[in-house]
Amino acid sequence: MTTTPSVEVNELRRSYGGDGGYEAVRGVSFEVRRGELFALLGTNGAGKTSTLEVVEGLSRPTGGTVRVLGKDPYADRSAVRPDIGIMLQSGGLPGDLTALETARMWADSLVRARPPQEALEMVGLAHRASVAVKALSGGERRRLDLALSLTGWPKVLFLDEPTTGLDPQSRHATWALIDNLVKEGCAIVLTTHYLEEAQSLADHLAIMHEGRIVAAGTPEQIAAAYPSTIAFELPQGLRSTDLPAVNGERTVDGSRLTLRTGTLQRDLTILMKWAEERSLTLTDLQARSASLEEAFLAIAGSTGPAASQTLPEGVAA
Ligand SMILES: Nc1ncnc2c1ncn2[C@@H]1O[C@H](COP(=O)(O)OP(=O)(O)OP(=O)(O)O)[C@@H](O)[C@H]1O
Repeated sequence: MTTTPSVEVNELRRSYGGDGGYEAVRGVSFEVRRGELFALLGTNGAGKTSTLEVVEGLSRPTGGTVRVLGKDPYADRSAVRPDIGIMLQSGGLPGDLTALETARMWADSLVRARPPQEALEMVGLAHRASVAVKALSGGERRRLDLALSLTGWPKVLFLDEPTTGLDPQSRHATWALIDNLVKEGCAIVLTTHYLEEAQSLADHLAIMHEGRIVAAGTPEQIAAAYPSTIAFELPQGLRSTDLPAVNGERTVDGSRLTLRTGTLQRDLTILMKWAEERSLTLTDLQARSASLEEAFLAIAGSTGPAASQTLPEGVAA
């Protein structure tokens, strides 16, 4: 059974400065369903926050449509607001209240709320409940922002760089919490600069560059659009030109040969057969698909397939 997406964004545009102003979002489309996490990645200034603010209903789009739980989040804000949670990039909370007072004040403003103490426990801040917000560390304040975004039992949660400033242990704990929320059926839109975070949490993701989505799909689909790598030590007395005909582009650094290839299995098989027939040992042999990070770096430099629009089936550009 196909359900209506929790979030539907179609050809979204957003400009700053009115007519003739700067267009920060230039036709962005994506969908997020119940129990799914969608990650929006991109270079600094790519337009992630500008997109998110419109989807959250905080700003009006210049063009295109946005639906959250079937409604326009800007025009129907009062109807949508009780079902969504928002964690902005900077919380701007009053510094003199304690963490618990802040969580209580927030809970009191909601139609239905988790007990404030429980929200603090969920983000590992229960032991800091009586500390003033201004005395919390940057990472602790970030976790308080997250606790507040979870307080209203959101069906849709927007997380703008939720783990920035968190130490590795807190980051992993936050990932586990986010993963649980998704398993419970929450639809989550997350922006991040941590590719590892997107790779581990996202069901699907999009990479934005200069206001547009330039690659979209599962992390594996996006990485698969970029060349795989085969690397090994060249056996003594051999040069790279002695290798059999393989598709990849060859580079040599000292005695280490690296091949970048779009046909990993085929080229690896040819090489293995060639080495076997000559009783050669390919020392330190490594063969691996491209990582999401390599795909991202290629996009950021606009040198990868996203720039030339030659993505394989299943990867939208
Ligand atoms: N209020 C504003 N007025 C004018 N231009 C703005 C405004 N807010 C953002 N911009 C511009 O819009 C573009 C997109 O910014 P946005 O903050 O959406 O990017 P981002 O992908 O979230 O970046 P980052 O990863 O650095 O947070 C940038 O060029 C930015 O300078």
